[in-house]
Amino acid sequence: MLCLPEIVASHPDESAAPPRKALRDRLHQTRDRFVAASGTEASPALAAHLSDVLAELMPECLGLYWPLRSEFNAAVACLEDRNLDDLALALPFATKSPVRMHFRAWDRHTPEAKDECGIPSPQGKPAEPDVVLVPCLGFTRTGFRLGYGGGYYDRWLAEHPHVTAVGLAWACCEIDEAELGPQAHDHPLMLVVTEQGVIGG
Ligand SMILES: Nc1nc2c(c(=O)[nH]1)N(C=O)[C@@H](CNc1ccc(C(=O)N[C@@H](CCC(=O)O)C(=O)O)cc1)CN2
Ligand SMILES: Nc1ncnc2c1ncn2[C@@H]1O[C@H](COP(=O)(O)OP(=O)(O)OP(=O)(O)O)[C@@H](O)[C@H]1O
Repeated sequence: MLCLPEIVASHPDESAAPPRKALRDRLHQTRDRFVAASGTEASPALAAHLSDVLAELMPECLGLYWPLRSEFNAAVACLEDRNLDDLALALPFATKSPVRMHFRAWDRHTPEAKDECGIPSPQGKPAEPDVVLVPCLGFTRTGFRLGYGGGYYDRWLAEHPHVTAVGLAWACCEIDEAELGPQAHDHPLMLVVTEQGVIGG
């Protein structure tokens, strides 16, 4: 597998950062507005950059996600990428108590079951992806991410340190490190792909 250069991230002082809830609320609004106005043009652009990244990374099993709200639809993008036709795909299954997530093999059909967060998830066997596409509500140029706030991906990535984590986000959701205030548990992404290109690659 060809490795792309990693984003080099450190954990600066987080004490000055504003509460994450306010940041999440703002980013949800930004993301919803962006997708309503520009999603039709931005989606194929992000999908094209993602195809390039995956052609370099050449995963053996790719973990993706079933989209929520105005997240980029990585499932559709991967199904439409003919280079991925023979690639094993997997989707997360999240539990609320305890807060955990694992990946399950995905047969490329719309899952009929849902996980404990209410997100469609397959009933396939547990899978161990070597590359994971991570949905970002917000991201920094240095590879830190803000998600829905459960800490699902941070926990999973902490337990799978050799997995290549590729963030997917709309460019308008970029934030400064000082605004995010990365915390010790925040697991940096190797790359972030947006409709404008690849950050860290
Ligand atoms: N597509 C996707 N799947 C994912 C995540 C994610 O961020 N995006 N997760 C990342 O951790 C995990 C699930 N975490 C979640 C944590 C909270 C909520 C949540 O608060 N849901 C709202 C409605 C969300 C919306 O429609 O915007 C709710 O239940 O009211 C959802 C998922 C695993 N799967
Ligand atoms: N490796 C870990 N072990 C234990 N707790 C963790 C770990 N990673 C994160 N957490 C907990 O999860 C909580 C939420 O983390 P954070 O605000 O970074 O969520 P998030 O990355 O936005 O969520 P998600 O990945 O679910 O989208 C934190 O308060 C933290 O205590």
